[in-house]
Amino acid sequence: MPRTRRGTAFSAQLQQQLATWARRLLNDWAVLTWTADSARVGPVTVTALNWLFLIGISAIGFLTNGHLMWIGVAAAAWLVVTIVRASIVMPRRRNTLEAIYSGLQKPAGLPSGTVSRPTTPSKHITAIRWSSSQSIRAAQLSVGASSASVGAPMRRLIVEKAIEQSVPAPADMEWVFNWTKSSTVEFEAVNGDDPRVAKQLMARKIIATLRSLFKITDRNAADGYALDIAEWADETRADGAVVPIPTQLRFAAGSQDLTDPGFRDTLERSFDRSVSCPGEWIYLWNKDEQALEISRAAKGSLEARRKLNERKFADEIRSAITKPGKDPVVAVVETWADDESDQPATIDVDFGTLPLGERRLRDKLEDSLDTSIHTRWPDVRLLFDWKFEGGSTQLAIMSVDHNDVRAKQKSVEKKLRNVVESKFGKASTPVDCDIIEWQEGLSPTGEALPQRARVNFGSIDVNKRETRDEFQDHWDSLTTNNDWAYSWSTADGIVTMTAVPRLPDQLAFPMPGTTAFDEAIALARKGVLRFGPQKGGGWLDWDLNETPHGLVGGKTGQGKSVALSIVLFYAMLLPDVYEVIVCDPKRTDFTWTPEFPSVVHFAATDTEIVDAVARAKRRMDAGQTLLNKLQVRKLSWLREKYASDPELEKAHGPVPRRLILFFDELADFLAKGANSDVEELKDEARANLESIARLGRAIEVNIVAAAQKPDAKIISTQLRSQLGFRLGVGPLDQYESQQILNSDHGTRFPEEGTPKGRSWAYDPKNGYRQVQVMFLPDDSMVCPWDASIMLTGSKELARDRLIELGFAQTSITNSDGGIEPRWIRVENDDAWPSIDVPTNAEHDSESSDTKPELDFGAGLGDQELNDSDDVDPWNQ
Ligand SMILES: Nc1ncnc2c1ncn2[C@@H]1O[C@H](COP(=O)(O)OP(=O)(O)OP(=O)(O)O)[C@@H](O)[C@H]1O
Repeated sequence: MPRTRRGTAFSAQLQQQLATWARRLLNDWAVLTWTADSARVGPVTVTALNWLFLIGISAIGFLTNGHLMWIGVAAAAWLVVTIVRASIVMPRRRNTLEAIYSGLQKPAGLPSGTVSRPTTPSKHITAIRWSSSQSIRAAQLSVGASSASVGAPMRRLIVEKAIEQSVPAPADMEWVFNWTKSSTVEFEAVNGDDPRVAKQLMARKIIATLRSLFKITDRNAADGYALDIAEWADETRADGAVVPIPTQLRFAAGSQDLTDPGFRDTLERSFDRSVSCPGEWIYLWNKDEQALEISRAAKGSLEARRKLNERKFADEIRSAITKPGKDPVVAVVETWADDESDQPATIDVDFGTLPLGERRLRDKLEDSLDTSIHTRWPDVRLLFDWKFEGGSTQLAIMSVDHNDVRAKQKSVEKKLRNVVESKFGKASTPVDCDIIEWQEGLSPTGEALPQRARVNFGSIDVNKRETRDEFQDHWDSLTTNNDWAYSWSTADGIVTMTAVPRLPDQLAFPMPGTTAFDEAIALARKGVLRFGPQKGGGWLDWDLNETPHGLVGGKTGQGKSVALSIVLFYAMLLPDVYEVIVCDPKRTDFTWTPEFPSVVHFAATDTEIVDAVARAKRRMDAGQTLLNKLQVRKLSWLREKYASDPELEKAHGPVPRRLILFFDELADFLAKGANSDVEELKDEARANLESIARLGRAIEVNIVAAAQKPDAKIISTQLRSQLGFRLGVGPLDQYESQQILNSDHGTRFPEEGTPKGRSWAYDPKNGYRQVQVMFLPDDSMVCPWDASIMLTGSKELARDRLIELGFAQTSITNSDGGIEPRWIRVENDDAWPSIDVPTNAEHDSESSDTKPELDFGAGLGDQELNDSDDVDPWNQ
């Protein structure tokens, strides 16, 4: 019967449902009553009370054994209460769980249920501790296994946030999470002041910071990133609260490139800003393990100070750059001064592609770093080593003590560079100054001494001699320990200076037997007069072949006579090469000269001098005639011609010797006097002098004039302009310097302290040069600056030489009745044409010491002298 069958089916279904309901109720009752009723009565949970009740009632039953009915009633009542309680609480809990599950399903990657396969939240949310009928105190969530990234350390925050939202924490409590495995998180509600809450907050901040700095997204969160905070320490905040702050943490950095210093620097700075802490974060980039290890150093600790100094240094470098480039500037302290120091010893700076080739930019940067290091460590200096390779700019900085020789070198280089730049550099054209090499040792004042330096003038034109001269003068004044030899490359605008020994304050003329002596005499034989060493190295030589006439001037007592004596000395020593006509209007310094055969004429009075000049002019004319006759332009060429054709010499006579018209106090003679007759004669002499000055070079007639003040009004322009060689002896005033040197060079010597014999020389070819004229006294004497040395006078040296040449000394009585020595040739050798030495009778009664004019045949040819001497070191 269908009705009955349907009824049966219904009742069967009902029974089944009832049975399920009863089972569930029983299960709920058992679970809640005996394990999970966390509601409290006073301090005790209901579950505990139930157990107590069970134990209590069993004990009473056992002990009383007679009140069974009362016990049964109490047990039944308790049973009813607990069953009712279970039937209310447990479904509520199930609902809560359902709600939580659906909230967590997505973020925690939990399976979503279907009608046929409903979800079982209790499988995923386990170990639940309920705080009341429907509020959870603690539980454990197993996240979905389907997606590995769900529980990835850098993504856990999402799950935690979802739990916080889906599972309301009991009032005034916070969730703390504990990931026991990457798929399981335990969460527990704790009071807000529980230290775990603060730790969790801190950890989340660090994670958030690292996520943003490493650009970690939910998508790549599982790519090997992980944070492990290994150690915490409690710190008291300014407001008195004690908070836990990590002291050690380790961050596994996935596949991030940890070698990029720019990235590291940016990260460190950002982390410092985002995650503040007492003390300093110290970063250790463990490239081998792809990890960033961060530890916390206490405020003021060595590590913290080092970090701050490094940072400060880097900041200073950055702020010193006017135009930053696209790459970050990274400064890393490679080493520290010592184990205990926070003073950087070596710092590597990477400017990336920032172009800092321009000296000024680098100087500015160096200066600002110097200043800042000096403020902090006054005794420390920085050395900079720039490298420009492959388009990138690197700088290695080293800090050294201010006494370190490199520090001293640097300060000298800087000083020189600044001085040169400020004097010669213009805004648009920087002048570069580099020290290429240093001398060993320091100056007496402890300064480093450059050996070689180079200045690049950039676009400044150094073709003008005055510009170069000005620079040299300036550079010379910057250093006192040595002098400088200048090598100019004017086309490139570069000068290289090499340190040379200082010009000595005095130097005796070398003695015979020395190479220096032989060299000087050999030069004199060629018409080159050596005065002494010149500043910057080498010798100051007056080449009469280049610059035939000259003027020597200077204040009295500074060494003018000594300089002139040197000229005379060469002539005395080489009677075969030189003839001298001496004009000495003052009759002071050169009255001794007629003794020597080279001096063919000595004149003192105006008329004598007029004659002497006329004689020189005649000599020149005769020479000119000879040249004309033989169709050559110079005596030197005539010598060559004779050498190739000796017959010519026999026909025309020997080549005349070089004639020096030696004129002391030229201005005194030329100055106009009152006697008109004499003035007429002097006019003739003036004309002759000008003529010799103009034409003397080819015929080797040279004027060597001296004057204290060669006034331009007295010495005619024609004559002056031909006196090409100038020697200004000693300090001069502006006027004297202009008259003697045509420049202010003479004024550059200080009035006090200039050594005797120190002079400026000028010739058109070499410009201005400073020289220390060698000291050669006329008579032998004790060396003025070294009493242990005896200096042989020029007269004695010349006499010895004459004896060697076969001359003998005799004497004459001069016009004043005095006895004067003279020299005559004693040998009567054909190879030595006779030299007529004037006898007393021949001597001009007026006083002029004129020796008869000799035709050229009377001269001593080079050849003859060579033949006569066995060994003659001067014949070269
Ligand atoms: N080249 C020199 N080196 C060292 N000392 C020198 C030199 N020249 C001169 N003296 C010293 O200076 C003194 C004066 O020198 P000198 O007689 O040459 O000067 P002067 O300028 O010619 O003076 P005056 O015009 O009065 O003759 C010399 O006696 C000597 O002691």
